[in-house]
Amino acid sequence: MARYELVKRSVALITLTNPPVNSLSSAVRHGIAKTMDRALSDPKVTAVVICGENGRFCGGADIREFSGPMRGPPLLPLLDSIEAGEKPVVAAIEGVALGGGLELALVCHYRIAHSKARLGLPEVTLGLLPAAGGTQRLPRLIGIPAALELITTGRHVSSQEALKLGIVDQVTEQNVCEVAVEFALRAVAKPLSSRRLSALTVPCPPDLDALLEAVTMQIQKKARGMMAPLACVQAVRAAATMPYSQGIKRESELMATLFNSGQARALQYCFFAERTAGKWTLPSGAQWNDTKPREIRSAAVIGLGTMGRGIAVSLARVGISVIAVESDKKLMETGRQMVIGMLERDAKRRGVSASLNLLKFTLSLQNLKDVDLVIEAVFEDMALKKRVFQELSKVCRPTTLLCSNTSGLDVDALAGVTDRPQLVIGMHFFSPAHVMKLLEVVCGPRSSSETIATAMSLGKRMGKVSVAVGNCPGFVGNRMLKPYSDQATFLLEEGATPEQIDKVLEDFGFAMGVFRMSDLAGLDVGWRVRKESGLTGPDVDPKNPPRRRQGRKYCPIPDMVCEQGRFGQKTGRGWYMYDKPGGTNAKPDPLIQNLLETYRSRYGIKPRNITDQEIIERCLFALANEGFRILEDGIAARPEDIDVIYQFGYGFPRHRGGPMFYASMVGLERVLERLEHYHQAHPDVSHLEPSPLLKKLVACGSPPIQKWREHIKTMHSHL
Ligand SMILES: CCCCCCCCCCCCC[C@H](O)CC(=O)SCCNC(=O)CCNC(=O)[C@H](O)C(C)(C)COP(=O)(O)OP(=O)(O)OC[C@H]1O[C@@H](n2cnc3c(N)ncnc32)[C@H](O)[C@@H]1OP(=O)(O)O
Repeated sequence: MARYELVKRSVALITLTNPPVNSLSSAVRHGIAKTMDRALSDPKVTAVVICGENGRFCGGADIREFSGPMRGPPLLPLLDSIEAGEKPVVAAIEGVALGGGLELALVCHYRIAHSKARLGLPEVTLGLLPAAGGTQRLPRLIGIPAALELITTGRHVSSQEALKLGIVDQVTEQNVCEVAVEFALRAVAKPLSSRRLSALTVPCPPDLDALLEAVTMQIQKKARGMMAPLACVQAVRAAATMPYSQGIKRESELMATLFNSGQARALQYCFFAERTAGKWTLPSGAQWNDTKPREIRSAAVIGLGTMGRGIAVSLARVGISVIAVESDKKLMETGRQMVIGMLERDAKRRGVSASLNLLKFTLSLQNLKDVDLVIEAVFEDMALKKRVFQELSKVCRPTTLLCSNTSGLDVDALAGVTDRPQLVIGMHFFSPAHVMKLLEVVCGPRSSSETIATAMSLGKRMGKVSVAVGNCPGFVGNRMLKPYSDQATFLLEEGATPEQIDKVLEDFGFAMGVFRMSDLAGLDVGWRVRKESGLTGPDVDPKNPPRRRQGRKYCPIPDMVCEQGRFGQKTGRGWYMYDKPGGTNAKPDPLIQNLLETYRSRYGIKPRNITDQEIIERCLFALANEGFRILEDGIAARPEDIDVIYQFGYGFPRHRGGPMFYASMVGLERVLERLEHYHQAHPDVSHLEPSPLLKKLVACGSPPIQKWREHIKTMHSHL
């Protein structure tokens, strides 16, 4: 796991060999210990260069090892011994030096980086801190403020920025190992004491307390409820105020607290879940790694509303030429201005030039004859979408892929009106589409594996986290949203307020509670869907709306709010009140309080005190319960897919892992017991009835989440 060569007769070249990222597994640590001993004890060797195989220095500790017993040589003393050695050691950094990889580079006496390399201490994103001396050495090298920023955010820096900060000694465009070997030969006669970072004193800013306080406040605002960033601050404080020997002890203590925390487990689960999500498989056996995606050079976007504009920007900025279609001239001109403005701002932020030459705007579908792929983003209306797909089917060449940005309509029904159902697929973007990272790729029963592979690969190219899901109303994300928001509105009937429910969900870690989120999205959207599905409409008595519809319990409060013209932020009123239409500062509204009180008294509901625990359990267990049904129905292939969708599309706190991981952490038995309890109290709410899969998993002894798949019947798979 570490190869040893003698080069230029006196330089030991140690190559880490653990592809794909040369992580510091126990075998690699063993290899480093052995090869370093050999280099230090061989009198022919005057200097050492450490590099990584396959163009990657090192991606850090092997995260998979964190879930088992620690074996092999511990990293910290191994790294200390490299720094203490009497021969100069040079790190030749290519690709990445991340986490333990950068910590390894920091104990080398010199660091040479390739111009395309990236460096960083991303442990905080895994719920940890850099515990192989990183929190103590980096501040000694680049000062407290810069180190604090890098360690608490986990941000990667380019080699150019690393050079400016003083993390590396040289950046090269040439073969980094060869440059490092020459560098090492020149370093042989030079003293090493000033190159041992642990021996340096930290350049401590005079306003240390104020700086740490400011960073702590920032963290509490941005990373609410997260332990690791705060522990990072404490570790850096130790670097500033203690000698290395004590600082390193503090670093280990803080790491020990984080290491076994639920947050670290959740964040590490998220790391792998995100990577698992791209690995789709179909019942036919076709899968992500044996189906070649088509190359997409040109695309069309139909409809330049909020979604269409964001999609056009996402395509153009990765070099795909885009023809954007609108139905009338005025809308097209507005869309053109908006898209150009968005692309220009995006390019400015990224320091590149805007690819405006890739954009064309038209009023006619006839101009789409030659595009490789079309993304339809018209109004969420099945009849309209069908008309568009029929037209596309006539106009586009027979090989063009036809995609719909529907948020929940039947993709197979759209496929059915075309001449190429195998080339039809859903691409459900989230608003704003050029910002949000999630893409649900909705596979219809007739979507071909090549079509799925192409949509998934296009998503990746646009920088999205793409998850393949099956075709059912609402797909995964929006289907699960219903039981979650239904519970929130039932809780309003029973005595809660929007602000109480939102506070509990936000304290749990959600970016926004369910009511603030609905105000942002627009309450009229759901209202329209409810009207279209016949749940509400002119036949309903507005004074005395029934609380059962279509055979189920129904809460008419959201409709009553909409009937007052309160559509959320855009109208300045919704579940909350805002300073003005479009305002974002939500304040509790006495009129909503009044509406709730009147409603309760009209139906003889005696409001009761609702605890935070009940809010969490009713909303989140109902959410996870629908997730179990989705797994059972084969709409999502794995719990990881659901969790990735909820983190990236619905603001579920990453340090809780996602609804399915959260359920596994609470304990499936407990989730089942609480759902049974709530279902008994509300027998007319089917979403609270525990799903058969949940019951089955509990009956099987609640296996770990990675094993759930073995218990899911695959015969229902829609993927
Ligand atoms: C009482 C108890 C006390 C206990 C105390 C315990 C103390 C333990 C001592 C620890 C010492 C601390 C050491 C250190 O500070 C900790 C760390 O280093 S944590 C790791 C930090 N590193 C990272 O976070 C980097 C993670 N990786 C990436 O960001 C990316 O993978 C990449 C390197 C930028 C490459 O990106 P891509 O090219 O896109 O490739 P992929 O992301 O798809 O990855 C490919 C493949 O590799 C797997 N992988 C990547 N990194 C790691 C890793 N560090 N460990 C294991 N596996 C890794 C990844 O999962 C992919 O595989 P796949 O999932 O597809 O099978």
